[in-house]
Amino acid sequence: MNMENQPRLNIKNLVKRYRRLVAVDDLSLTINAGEFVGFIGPNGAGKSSTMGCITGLLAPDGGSVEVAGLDGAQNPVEIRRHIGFVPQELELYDYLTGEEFLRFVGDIRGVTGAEQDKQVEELLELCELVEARHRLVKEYSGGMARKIAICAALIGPPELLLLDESFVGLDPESTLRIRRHLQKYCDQGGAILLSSHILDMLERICSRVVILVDGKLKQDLSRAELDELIASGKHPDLNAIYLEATGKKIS
Ligand SMILES: Nc1ncnc2c1ncn2[C@@H]1O[C@H](COP(=O)(O)OP(=O)(O)OP(=O)(O)O)[C@@H](O)[C@H]1O
Repeated sequence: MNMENQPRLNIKNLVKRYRRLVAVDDLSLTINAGEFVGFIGPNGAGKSSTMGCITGLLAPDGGSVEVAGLDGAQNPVEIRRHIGFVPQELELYDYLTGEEFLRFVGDIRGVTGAEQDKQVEELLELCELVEARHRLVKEYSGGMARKIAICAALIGPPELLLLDESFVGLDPESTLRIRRHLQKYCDQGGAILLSSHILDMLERICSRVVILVDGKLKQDLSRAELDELIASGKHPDLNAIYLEATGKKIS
């Protein structure tokens, strides 16, 4: 089958355990090109563990992960070239400048020469890091570090973007600019799994919302289903849908 027709992400019956704790419990999820999926759930629901298993940074205890048709167990190194990942806890190359870091990731993804120059320029502008390009990443503020990590994830661009709480600490203007860029990336055939607790933002930007509770898929709502639920008046917004799905209450 042509790789273009493959789902960007295909997880089947994924299980991740930490000793006796089951963090991801028989999770199956498919994401196709063009989808911008909000991944929500309470603290400890298993979102980061799922992303860790997709990237291969964590070893699954069961099930399978495919990215753009590549099986994670059979292609543990190759699969990472197809994923842009911004983890919750950033791990950057502190001894590189912002620009060197982007070029390093470009080289790994096979984006070289004039194309690399063009992408690096565009991404530095997107994140307003042009002036800081020659500063060491370790000297960046928290928000700047997150923005350079987002730039690095976008180089290629890869077939799948995994963003784990990637808007935390970003100023409102950067948030808006990066949001628009991500929507364009999806419109042009990219696919995103974005974990976030900023539900009003997800309600606005996502084409689908997946709710995870105790490692299990609790709800999987398309944009149309989400709009219909909200329009019905039973649930005023995604917050209300989330509270019902997770059984949480705000007194
Ligand atoms: N390295 C680890 N060792 C032991 N338990 C872990 C480890 N990492 C995560 N866990 C546990 O696995 C469960 C899922 O954690 P995970 O970080 O995947 O949740 P999350 O949905 O990303 O949470 P949050 O919204 O707080 O980021 C939690 O109970 C957590 O304590």
